[in-house]
Formats: sequence, structure tokens, C-alpha cells
Amino acid sequence: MNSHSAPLALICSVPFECARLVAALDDGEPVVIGRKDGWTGRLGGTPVIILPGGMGKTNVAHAATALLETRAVSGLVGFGIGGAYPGSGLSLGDVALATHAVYGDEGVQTPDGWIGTDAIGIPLWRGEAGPVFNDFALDQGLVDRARAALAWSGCEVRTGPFVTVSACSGTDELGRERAERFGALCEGMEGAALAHVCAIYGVPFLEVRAVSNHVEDRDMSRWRIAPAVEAAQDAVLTLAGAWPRICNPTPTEPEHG
Ligand SMILES: O=C(O)c1cccc(C(=O)CC[C@H]2O[C@@H](n3cnc4c(=O)[nH]cnc43)[C@H](O)[C@@H]2O)c1
Repeated sequence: MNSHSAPLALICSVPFECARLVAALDDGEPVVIGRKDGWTGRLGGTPVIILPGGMGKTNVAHAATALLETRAVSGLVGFGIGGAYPGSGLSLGDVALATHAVYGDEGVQTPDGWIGTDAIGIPLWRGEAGPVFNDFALDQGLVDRARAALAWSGCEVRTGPFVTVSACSGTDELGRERAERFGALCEGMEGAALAHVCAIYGVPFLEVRAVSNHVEDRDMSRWRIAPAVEAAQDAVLTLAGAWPRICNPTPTEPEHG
């Protein structure tokens, strides 16, 4: 199987984030990957593997590694719900695409505050483009084509850095701090780990999230999980259907970066 006919991997955190995609599969079949339950099939004509890896970095890194060690894929989309940072311009239910997947709390907590792995001097990954510390820059051309496909389907999305945290930012202060430090739109608990594993395996990667909550002093009564779950899956359906165009730039199309 060459990489163009290989399936697109779709990895989320918790099973409710992918339930409607699973229901929409053509020729859907259950599959077990890395001892986790997933599904194969087609969405919008594109072969896909849907795998809810579990919440957090370790779970999705395990799921992605188990998948990429055993199957060829044409790309991997990490998706789900997320918290919008202050100043992002994002509202509940809005969809955003990552330009960078940034580890937001890998590093050192000092008396003067948090510093990243660059301060330690040990990169998390050494790619062809050099050492990567906390910030995995995604393929700008891939992101641009994904955004265009979403816009064409009527879904205008913001693009910008996404932060991945182990401990959710449940205070106004931490939300402002992380938004400013990383110039980020939103946060989740998985994306950078998926970007990291995809960098190791040389797999094209996108992260798409829909806003379930604002990052603020924790108040679960203000979260709107169900509409965000729907919006994220709508976006993934569009990306899956457009995937042949997203992953294969036409020869005349200018590439960024
Ligand atoms: O109870 C809490 O305070 C809480 C904190 C973070 C996430 C949850 C969830 O129930 C959802 C798990 C899932 O959602 C993503 N997510 C959504 N909003 C945020 C956020 O503001 N910060 C970090 N992660 C978020 C995350 O990727 C999880 O997989 C409950």
C-alpha cells in the first residue's frame, strides 16, 4: 500500500468525541490497535482509522505509536474539544486549526515561574530541521490547504498555536499567562504528543479542536461539551473528504515555509 492509498488516522481522546464519525463510517469494522478499540472504514470516500486513544499525552502517544508501528497511514489528524484562551477571539463551538503544537508545561517550575525544555538544553526531538524543544511547528502548506477545505465547506476557522497541558488551566491567571507566553488560541491535553510522534515517524499531522469552554476560573456549568463535540466531528468529516487534496499539493500551488 503506498502512502496515498493508505488510510488517514483520526485520533481523539475520549470515545464520545468520535461517536458520530464511527456511526458515519462506510464499511465500518471494529479493530484493536495497541489494545485499544478503534474502527476502520471510509469517510467521504477516504479510508480512515478512527482511534480514541484516551485522555492525555501518554494515552494518545501510545495509541499513535501502536498504530504507526503496525500500519501505513497517509496522515494523522488529532481532534477533539478544547479550551479557548482569552484574546483568542474564539467563542464556544468555534473550530480552530493548529499551526504549532506546543508542550505547555514540559520544563522546569522555578521561583520565577515556568521555563521550557530549551532552558534545560535537552531537545524533545531532533528532526531534519534541527532540535525541537517544546514547540512542534506543523506543515504550513498542509494547514493552509486544510483551512481552505474547511472554508470551502462553510466552516471558517482560526489558525494559530495550540498548547498541550498535563494540568488543565483552570484559572483566569494561568489562561492569560499561557495565552501570552505561547501566543496561543487554545489548549487541550493531547496535541503536542501526537505532533511529536508524527514527527518521529515522518507522518503529516493536523490538529483540529472545537471550543467547549473558555480557559478561566474553573466553572463546569459554563462548559458546552456536546456542541463542541459535534463541531469538531463536522470539521473532521470535511477534512477526511478533502484529504486527497489536502495531503497532495498540486504542482502549481505555492508552498509556504
Ligand atoms: O474537570 C475539568 O476541570 C476538566 C479539565 C479538562 C478537561 C476536562 C474534560 O472533561 C474533557 C477532556 C478532554 O477535553 C480537552 N479539553 C477541553 N477543554 C480543555 C481545557 O480547557 N484544557 C485542557 N484540555 C481541555 C482535553 O484535550 C481532554 O482530552 C475536564
